[in-house]
Amino acid sequence: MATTITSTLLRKPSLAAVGLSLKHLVRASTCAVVGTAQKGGHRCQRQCPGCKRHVLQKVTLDNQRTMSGGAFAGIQDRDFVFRQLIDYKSYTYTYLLADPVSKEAVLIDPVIEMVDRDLKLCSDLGLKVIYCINTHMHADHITGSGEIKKKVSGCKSMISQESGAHGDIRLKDGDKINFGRFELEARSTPGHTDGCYTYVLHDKGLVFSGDAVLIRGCGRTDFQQGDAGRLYDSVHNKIFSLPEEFLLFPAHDYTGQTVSTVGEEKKSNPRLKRNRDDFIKIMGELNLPYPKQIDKALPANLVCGVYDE
Ligand SMILES: N[C@@H](CCC(=O)N[C@@H](CSS)C(=O)NCC(=O)O)C(=O)O
Repeated sequence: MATTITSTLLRKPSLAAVGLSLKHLVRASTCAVVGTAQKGGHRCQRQCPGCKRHVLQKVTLDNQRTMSGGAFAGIQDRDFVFRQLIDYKSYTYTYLLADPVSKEAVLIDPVIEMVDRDLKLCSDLGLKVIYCINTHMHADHITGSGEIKKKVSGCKSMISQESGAHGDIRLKDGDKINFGRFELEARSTPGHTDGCYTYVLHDKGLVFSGDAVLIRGCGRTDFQQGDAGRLYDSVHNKIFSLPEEFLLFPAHDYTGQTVSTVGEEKKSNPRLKRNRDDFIKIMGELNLPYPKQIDKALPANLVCGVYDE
């Protein structure tokens, strides 16, 4: 049975404590992300339910490049804190999500070499990391979860039970992870590995897809119990079934992109928009080299990144 995981620090402040709504900002930026580029710009097709202003706003091609081509960094207001952080060695994205009222924060997919950067940012923002949440047992870098646990008292690591890896909390499909006033839903999305999970912040329309869906790509399926048919089913049943305007944040990008949407990937992902048989064929012909750090990453990530060689 799915459980709801709540920190002992959790407080439930009044909803009146919110300032500028993130929904408003997300929908406004989604408009620019998914709008159809036309020479000289175009008029937005989407309407922000909060302000309605951007309906008639002209989005230039340059603006659009900025929105979809690498400019996403985060959102920070009185309601919600969100940062996208990158590790340039493995091109891994780490996500910081926090409730600025309760100060509770979570890090999704921290990288061991970047732990000091991540914790300094949390300290600067007055946030306390209560959970390090892994989308799966990564093969290309060592998780920062173990190091963060050593440095932040009370912080717990999370990974799916299907991953077979150690974690203070081993998640099951449908589990809910609470931080402050927010809740992430854990969705099992196997295929790249058995234990891959996608996390959904329904309230804000944010999807953290790990390696299941990458921007215009997807996780490889040639090792770690990879199974292309299973990945196709996971993505179509558990991610592409989400609202099309939900922003999609992957665990990696190798092309300089930072964010997509569910609708954009359904329409334009060159692998996943195909039928299941074509997808399996494409995945069988990728012939990618093995990740450079795989031999040290896998044994370390089995034990939360605190492996003594
Ligand atoms: N060159 C990188 C590894 C690149 C790679 O294989 N990425 C994985 C996700 S990390 S296991 C993947 O699934 N890629 C899919 C693709 O289409 O690129 C390194 O040496 O670390």
